[in-house]
Amino acid sequence: MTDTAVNGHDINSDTSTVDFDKSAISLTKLLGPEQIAALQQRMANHTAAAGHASTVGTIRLPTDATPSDAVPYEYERDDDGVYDQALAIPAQAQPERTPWRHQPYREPRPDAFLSWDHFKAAAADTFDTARNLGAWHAWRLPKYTWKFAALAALGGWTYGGRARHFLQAREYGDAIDQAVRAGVDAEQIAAMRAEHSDVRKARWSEKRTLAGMGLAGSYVAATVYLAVQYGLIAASPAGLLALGVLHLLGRREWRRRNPDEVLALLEAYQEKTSDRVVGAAEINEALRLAEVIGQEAEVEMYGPVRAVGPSASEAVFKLPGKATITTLEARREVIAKALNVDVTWLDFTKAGDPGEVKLWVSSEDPLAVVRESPLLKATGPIDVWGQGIPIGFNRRGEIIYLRLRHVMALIGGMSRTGKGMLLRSIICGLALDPRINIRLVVGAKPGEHRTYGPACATFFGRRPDRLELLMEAIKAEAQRREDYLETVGRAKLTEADLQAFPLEIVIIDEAQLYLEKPAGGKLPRVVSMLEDLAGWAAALNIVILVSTQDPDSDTIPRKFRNNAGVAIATRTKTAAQTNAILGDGATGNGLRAHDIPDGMGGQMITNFDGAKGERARSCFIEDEKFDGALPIIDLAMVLRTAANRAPGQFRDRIEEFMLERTGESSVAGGPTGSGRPGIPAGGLGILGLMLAAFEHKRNPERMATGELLALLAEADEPSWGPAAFDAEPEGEDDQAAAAGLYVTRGGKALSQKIAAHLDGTGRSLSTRGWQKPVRANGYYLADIKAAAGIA
Ligand SMILES: Nc1ncnc2c1ncn2[C@@H]1O[C@H](COP(=O)(O)OP(=O)(O)OP(=O)(O)O)[C@@H](O)[C@H]1O
Repeated sequence: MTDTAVNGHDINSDTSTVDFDKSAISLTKLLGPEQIAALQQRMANHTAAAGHASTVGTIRLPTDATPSDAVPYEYERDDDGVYDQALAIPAQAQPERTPWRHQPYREPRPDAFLSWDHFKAAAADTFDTARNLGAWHAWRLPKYTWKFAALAALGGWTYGGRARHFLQAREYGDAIDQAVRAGVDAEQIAAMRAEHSDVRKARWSEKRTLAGMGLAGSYVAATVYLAVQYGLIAASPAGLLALGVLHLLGRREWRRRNPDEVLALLEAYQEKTSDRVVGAAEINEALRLAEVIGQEAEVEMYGPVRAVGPSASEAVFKLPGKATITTLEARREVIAKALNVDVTWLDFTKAGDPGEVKLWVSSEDPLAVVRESPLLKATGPIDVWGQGIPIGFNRRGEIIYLRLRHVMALIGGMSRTGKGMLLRSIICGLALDPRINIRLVVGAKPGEHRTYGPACATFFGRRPDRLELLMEAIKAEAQRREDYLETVGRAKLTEADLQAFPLEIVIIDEAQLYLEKPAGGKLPRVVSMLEDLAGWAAALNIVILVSTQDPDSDTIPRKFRNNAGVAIATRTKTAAQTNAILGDGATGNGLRAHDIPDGMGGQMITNFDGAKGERARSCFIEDEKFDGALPIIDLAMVLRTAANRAPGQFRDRIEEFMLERTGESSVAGGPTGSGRPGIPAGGLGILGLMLAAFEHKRNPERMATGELLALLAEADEPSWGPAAFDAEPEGEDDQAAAAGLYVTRGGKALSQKIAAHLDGTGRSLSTRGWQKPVRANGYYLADIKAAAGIA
């Protein structure tokens, strides 16, 4: 069976039902029928062309699930016969192998366009939102009605009063009243009254009065007619329209009478908007102050300054004369001062030739906001190779994607500055791409990472020896991959190779505990191994990510640093620490991680090869109130299980390598999932086969080598048969000689296999002889059990 056939299947296929009994962990044993049904439903959604999970909810394994419930890990039979667990595993637990055809990932399209299920789910969500909104406003309806009616009444009263005032020419009436009170003579007053009467008559017969009254009268008459003839409902649109007009008039009057309140509203609005809008005049002024342009000069604006986001604005312009974007960068501080913002709230990018610049400026710290990881909304696999993992957002609010291909990566910063949160996004993202094998090694506190365990091909903590072994295994794997490249005549593994050679990502967290030279001691061996691999493994789809606290040149191997195409610094203590992570000269280039303000967990500076280093903040996945990574890992497990890419489901040469030497497995965090390696259920290699053979014979005390070999051959196909050792009898007479040869050669191969399996464990197993009932040489059951550590 080839790796291709082993490593899962087409993960984009529309697999709506998954047999959870065939997963690495038998979910039917861990979950109740309802949870299984929900998981099946969720699978159906997820494995359709693009998933939609929100309506189904999240599956959580019961906390009392014990590892003993799990189906034993299954290992593939090795071509050169390294070991095989076929005997130790019930036949029905063998996962069905489906060839995994590579499917390039595509940008997700709106779910609802892709399947009827998603359309229904999206429609249900929209309906829920509309219903809730409706209920909220219905509850407030009396208030709205009252406000509407009050303003309509105010409109009617005010404008009705004004019409009356006009038609009655009340200004004349008022003037006459004043004249009477002032004792003006009667003749004059009589003349005023006559004029008042003329004006009043003239106003009543004015065209606009007649038109207005005619219009209003017919409107009212028509409405009343409708109401009388067809009922109130038929007349209500006309009534509402009239009330609406009165309402608008009322609002106008209210604003006129409450100038202070209107002003306050206006001010509040301006406060929200005015800060963010930097006009062309301010930009020119700032550039003059910074002497980027002459005192009389002006930049040529390409369009108006635009507001982008809640507190930022952006302008594109051409600098006059010799000034270029480099001149702007050099005067960044003065420009920031002139615009009254922090230097980090300002950004220049090239918009064409070096004189054409896009200026972005924010009126508040754009990284002060906490943004949740987009991974929390993931409903299907993500494309780590092509698009990368969304790990954070930059000052413009754009998502930063981390692509871990053909690179080594380094993360460093002080304690409690957000390295763990950043790793959270990275590991969750990696878990969601089934083409990746995650190997997580933790220097301290493996418990913190336990959630990720199920998705990790390897996960262990605090074991320097095992890390060395892992490095050796990775090196062996790298050599195997290099041999392949040599055979096919290529220099690099690519995305198309991922099915045969999954992307191996080794993450070493709290690496200082593994890499630091002890006082007066020697540099740990793992340092040189790391440096060696960093030099040549990246092209072989092997990535090593080191995360370290308080980094300096002692904790970060120099050669590793030089090969790290991805470097991310959270807050550091000193410029030296910043340079130790981001590379020499980083500080000089404005990448000042030691200037990141305290108390802003997750703020970081990213320095990726081929991109401008920039300030950003990692995405947030809740870590204190509850474990926000859990649903992501649940989803990842569903995806991986369906693709036969969950840890334990596929042949893993790296874990095999470590198991051979230690007898312990750290697949998915070891048998307990806690990051503590242990003897895996069914992971006893050749000893497991021997025990099964004894079991087959109802556990005799001992068994002669010849008999044992025959049983192994029976159970484990021809690799243990006489033919494998050139010991088949050629004729009747040759029987005894051939049997002797079989025992000698086969016995030797068996003891070599046992030695290889126990190498490094401190345990051993050898044959013993006995005389009765016949002279023979073989193995004692108790010895095998002791060697397997299960005595
Ligand atoms: N991007 C972020 N947004 C909001 N809060 C964050 C962010 N990143 C980290 N934090 C908060 O900052 C605190 C410290 O983060 P974290 O545990 O990741 O730091 P650390 O560098 O891994 O610490 P240590 O080295 O001691 O393990 C946490 O409480 C976390 O909730």
